[in-house]
Amino acid sequence: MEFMLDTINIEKIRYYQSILPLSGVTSNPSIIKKERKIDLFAHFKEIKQLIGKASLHVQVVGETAEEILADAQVIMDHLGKDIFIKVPVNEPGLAAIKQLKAKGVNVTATAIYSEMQGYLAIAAGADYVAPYYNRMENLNIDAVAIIKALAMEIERTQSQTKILAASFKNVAQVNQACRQGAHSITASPDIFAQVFGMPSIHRAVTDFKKDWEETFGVKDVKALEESEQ
Ligand SMILES: O=C(CO)[C@@H](O)[C@H](O)[C@H](O)[C@H](O)COP(=O)(O)O
Repeated sequence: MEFMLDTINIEKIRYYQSILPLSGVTSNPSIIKKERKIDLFAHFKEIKQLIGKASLHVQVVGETAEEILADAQVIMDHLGKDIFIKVPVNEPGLAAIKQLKAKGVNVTATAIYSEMQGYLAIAAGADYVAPYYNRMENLNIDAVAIIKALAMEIERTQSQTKILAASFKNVAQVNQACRQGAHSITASPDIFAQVFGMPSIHRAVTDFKKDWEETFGVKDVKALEESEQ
């Protein structure tokens, strides 16, 4: 399972990079807007440095296939050829994905709300397909069924495409996406905070610590070793 962070906040990335088995960082124009006006390419270069070999996904905004290809070229000129170009799966987007893949560019096909969009992006050779879990649920679209169907299609065609499930508002949605066969998920730092924020986890850790200290009278294993020397 690959875990990615759906943020470009440097502090959050630095923090979670040291904790998570992090496979990548994803972004889109709305995520960029949250950081206010940044020096775009300098900011992404800093993220690249922070995350090392993990992948960085940057979205195009062009509306025609030509504009999308031009956006992709500028992004790669600044950030390198190992970047993943995020392209929404609409008509010009799919046309651009075919051309980008013909040139060997890394592509994340995004804004997927339907099975058919996913099948087309897989057939066009996208490296990742990103179904929008919570947004689908809000539209009464069965996100579970769509992820399952895409996973079956990838298996059936022995495709190299991976499902990068996105748009999560809680941990239960992430769990469902994983169960249905998503290869990767991208989630905001809030979701990872929810995972570790369970009061029961905190309680278990403090109870264990208390019992240890009551048994040995020192704070940890290192202190015990030192006390015995
Ligand atoms: O598509 C990817 C990754 O490929 C994500 O960055 C994706 O754009 C975001 O998860 C969604 O747009 C966020 O959705 P939401 O939180 O606005 O519902």
